Amino acid sequence: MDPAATSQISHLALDIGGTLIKLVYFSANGDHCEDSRSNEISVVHGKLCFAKFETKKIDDCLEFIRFNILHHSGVQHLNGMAHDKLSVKATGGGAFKFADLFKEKLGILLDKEDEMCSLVGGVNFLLKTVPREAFTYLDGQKEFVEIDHNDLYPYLLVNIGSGVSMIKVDGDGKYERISGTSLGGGTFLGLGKLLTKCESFDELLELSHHGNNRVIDMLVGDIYGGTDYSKIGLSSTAIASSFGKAISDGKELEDYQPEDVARSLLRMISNNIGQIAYLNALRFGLKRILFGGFFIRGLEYTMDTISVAVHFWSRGEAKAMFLRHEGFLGALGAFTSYKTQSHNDLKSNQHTVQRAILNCSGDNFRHIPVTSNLNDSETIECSISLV
Ligand SMILES: Nc1ncnc2c1ncn2[C@@H]1O[C@H](COP(=O)(O)OP(=O)(O)OP(=O)(O)O)[C@@H](O)[C@H]1O
Ligand SMILES: CC(C)(CO)[C@@H](O)C(=O)NCCC(=O)O
Repeated sequence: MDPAATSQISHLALDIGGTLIKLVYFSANGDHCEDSRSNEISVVHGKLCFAKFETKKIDDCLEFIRFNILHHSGVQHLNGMAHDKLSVKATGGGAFKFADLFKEKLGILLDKEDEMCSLVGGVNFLLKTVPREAFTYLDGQKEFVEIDHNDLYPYLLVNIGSGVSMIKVDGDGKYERISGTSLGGGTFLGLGKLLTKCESFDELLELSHHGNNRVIDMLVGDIYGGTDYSKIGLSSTAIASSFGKAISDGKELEDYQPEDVARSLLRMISNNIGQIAYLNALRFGLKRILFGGFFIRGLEYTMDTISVAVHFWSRGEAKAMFLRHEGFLGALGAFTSYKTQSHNDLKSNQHTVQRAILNCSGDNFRHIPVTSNLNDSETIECSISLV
């Protein structure tokens, strides 16, 4: 990004997770018009931009923010102790853990938003405002789902980050975290690094592309002499025991191809999450399960495995859905929370006009449709209104 263009940037929001830091900010494209219906509101056109960093490399993130002068895109606090400090919306555990670091290094306060609330806010924002955001993926077929705004709830949100949170969503701001599992994206990457010696998530994914899980997983057919166990609905190719062949193969870890190990691992984690998600959907009679979090990364094999698990266990009753901006749900939720502050709490910063209020969705604000840029899943074209 050209730092010279940063005068157009506003509303930085952060989601600082156990593995990744996600950033969302609004970048105005220079068009600025007065709203014909009110001379107090002007509408700024631009796009939402996204960036991510590894949490362990938080210094790179701080440098990115400093270099692009994003930290000046928050809002100024004029109340009491926070006098004259800029604050930026932040969610995730790191909003607590790194608050002092942001204050010390960038001179900004992190205005903390609850992590679950932000995830839900992010999904609702995407579903309500960005066309062709949600899709199903089964048997290699991707199908966009247009969700009727009047028929959005309830749904189960399964956020697969380092760990996994499962949240029943009943409305705007109406939700309950009903379950979770520590076997998530962090488990896949952590075990993957130990078992394959890979250096990164991308490398682990690349390995998994070329692997065959049947080399290590014990299949029903391995136990049943090549036949299905049809009486209980298990085909011979179903996995009876993930990594089960390693028990009796007489092999050491080095004797397995890292590709096959990576594939088994990806399958095991995705299957398990799909199954737990289904069981929780069943508990509450939820038919729609939305999967988010950076673990998914739009990867076909992951989505297919999750979809098959949900389809298999629910006998086709429940549907797994995915989101194009799956990794930025929390950050988007924190971003949209700028709008819920009262006008008086927000003061101008040097880059935007006075008292910015986001106008992407929400009951108290006029709705301006967002047109997503379909050629580039990273940015979302949108408008915000400044009052
Ligand atoms: N470039 C990457 N580097 C590291 N992990 C990645 C990367 N891309 C995808 N992942 C996967 O995404 C997971 C992190 O997802 P996400 O950012 O949604 O969670 P988080 O916010 O860091 O975790 P938590 O919410 O549990 O604190 C990692 O554990 C890993 O499985
Ligand atoms: C602890 C959080 C919420 C942090 O994002 C996440 O990593 C998680 O949901 N872990 C799973 C914890 C559990 O429910 O077992």
